[in-house]
Amino acid sequence: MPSRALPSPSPANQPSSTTLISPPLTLAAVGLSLFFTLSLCFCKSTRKRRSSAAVISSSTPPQKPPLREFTYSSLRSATASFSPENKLGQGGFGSVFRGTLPHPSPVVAVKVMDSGSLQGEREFQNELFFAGKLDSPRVVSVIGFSRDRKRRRLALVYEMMDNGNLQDALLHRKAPELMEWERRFLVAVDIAKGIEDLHGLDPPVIHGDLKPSNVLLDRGFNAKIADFGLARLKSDQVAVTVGPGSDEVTVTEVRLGSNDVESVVTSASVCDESVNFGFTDQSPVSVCKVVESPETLQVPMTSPETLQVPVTSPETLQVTMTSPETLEVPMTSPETAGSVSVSPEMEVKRNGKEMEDKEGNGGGGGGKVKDYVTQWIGSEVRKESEWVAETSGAAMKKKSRNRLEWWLSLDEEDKEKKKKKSRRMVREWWKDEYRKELAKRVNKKKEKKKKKKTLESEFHSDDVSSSNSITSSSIDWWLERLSGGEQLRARRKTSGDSAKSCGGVSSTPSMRGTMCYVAPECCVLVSGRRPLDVTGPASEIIQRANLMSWARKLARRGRLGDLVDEKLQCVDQEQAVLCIKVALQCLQRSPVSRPSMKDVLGMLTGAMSPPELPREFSPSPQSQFPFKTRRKQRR
Ligand SMILES: Nc1ncnc2c1ncn2[C@@H]1O[C@H](COP(=O)(O)OP(=O)(O)OP(=O)(O)O)[C@@H](O)[C@H]1O
Repeated sequence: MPSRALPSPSPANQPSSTTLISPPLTLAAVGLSLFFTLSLCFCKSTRKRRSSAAVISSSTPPQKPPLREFTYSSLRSATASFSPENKLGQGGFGSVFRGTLPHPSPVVAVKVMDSGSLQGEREFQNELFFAGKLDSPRVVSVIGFSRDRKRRRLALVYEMMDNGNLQDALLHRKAPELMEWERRFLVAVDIAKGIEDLHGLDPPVIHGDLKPSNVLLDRGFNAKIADFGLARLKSDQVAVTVGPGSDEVTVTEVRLGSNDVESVVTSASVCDESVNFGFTDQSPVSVCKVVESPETLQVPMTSPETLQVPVTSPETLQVTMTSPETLEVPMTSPETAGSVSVSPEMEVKRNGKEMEDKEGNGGGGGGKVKDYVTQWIGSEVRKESEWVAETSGAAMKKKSRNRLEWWLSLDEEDKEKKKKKSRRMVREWWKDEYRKELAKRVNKKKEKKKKKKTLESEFHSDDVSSSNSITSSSIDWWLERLSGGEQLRARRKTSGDSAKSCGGVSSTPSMRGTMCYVAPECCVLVSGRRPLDVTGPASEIIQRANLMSWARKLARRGRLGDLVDEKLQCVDQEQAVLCIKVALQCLQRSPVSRPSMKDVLGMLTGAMSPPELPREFSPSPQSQFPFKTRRKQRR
């Protein structure tokens, strides 16, 4: 009798074993396995979906809460009618007040732009533009804005930074919290991170006005970068257009050497024509970025003696000035001409800031130049369209007919008198303008020379003898520049402004573009001194007045540690010297030798090896004389 085969553990025997399992069990097993396979597939697919969603969400920028528009009266009541007790500070183009709003952001800082200031308006638009672009924890965020067309008032609402600006905290208030080295070092790192964030954007954002008073400290003394009124997008050639009449801000980037024109629409959907206060149909931002250099705006001015103006009668005198772009500024009489900002060239030159803006952005269409000039001349002059309408066809004919009739109605004596009077007036007016222009040019030249001399002697002076040559007048000049004295005086004259809080006066217009403006922040932080400081014993003033010169001298003597603020507690000498070295790296004369912000951050945080002292600051700089090299070679 054949014995019953035992089920073997080997897989080969499994088929025989399955034959022993009943059909319902088989069905259940198949169902179970199917269920597992399906659920496995489902899990995999959802995981895939989730990861792709993560990729998408990481590639799309995080959504910023939209900017809020406040009514001017709500801001007025939030700041107790902009009361002086609520004043936090005074900037170049407006005052900043503490405000209390209803939920969700109860305490805010409200910056009210000076009314009627074109530059203030431009900064307002720039701030709004960048507010839509920037979303960094190291940038002071803009909560909203207000624009009151009737009162010509613009205001920006920022998050409140309880500990004010770094300059006040370091130099005036001497915040005890910043007397600890660790906190001060963290401020330096915060600033570097903030700038790195800006430079890391695409296209990179250039702040253009970085200084201790534009670094604000929150309740926990975390530093954030503020004031983007002068900020720019970096690219080969950029035109930023805040479209009037549209609610979008368009950035048109034109890459040099290619025909590509990229248009990016940002999320700052806040600007419309009402922001422009009826200056022109071009926003100041767009205009300043695309017009040609001021040199191309030169209006040919002939001397008054040789000036030929066709005169019919003083009432109907028309002076037509022709710029290379055929700019035409209509004037009805010499009296009006006197009151109008006549020559676009003069008006452009009046404000160095505008010139700088334009210089930085060459190229552009000729048509825009006309807009730019019209904008500058502003509401004083009728719009081009009106002018065209008035001067066209029937209107012109009617005008000249009236004029002719009036002229014919005069008797000969009257005619002669009127002619003489008008000639005299025109001649005088032109003489006056000519003299003014000449004087302006001479003054400008003088100032340029003086500035160059002072900069050379003070900034490049490395040995004691040359530093002794810092005269009191040059120090005065520096102080004047640093404190923005000229601007302040001018502002006081016009608006009767009070001085800025804690003695800090906006230094932007005077400091921008000067050598000292490169990157003294790190040295200011470590030393607790202003870039130019004439306090302390007289013997030290000459040595230490110019922080950068002093740092340079100390570096050459190998005594950088002397620069560290004596009042600082628990100083990590190594870290302090590292900060100074990084600052000196940033202050090298050649821009290409200066490190990128990424490198600066790397050096400060230890992610990169610490920097060497730049050659120009080394204790024994190599001689530049060829004969010495030859002598060395012979030896
Ligand atoms: N969000 C804020 N929180 C607290 N204080 C602020 C805030 N914004 C500005 N301030 C204070 O108001 C002052 C003036 O600021 P503002 O940005 O108008 O001028 P500035 O940067 O000093 O000068 P400029 O306009 O010439 O750059 C600042 O120095 C700061 O003390």
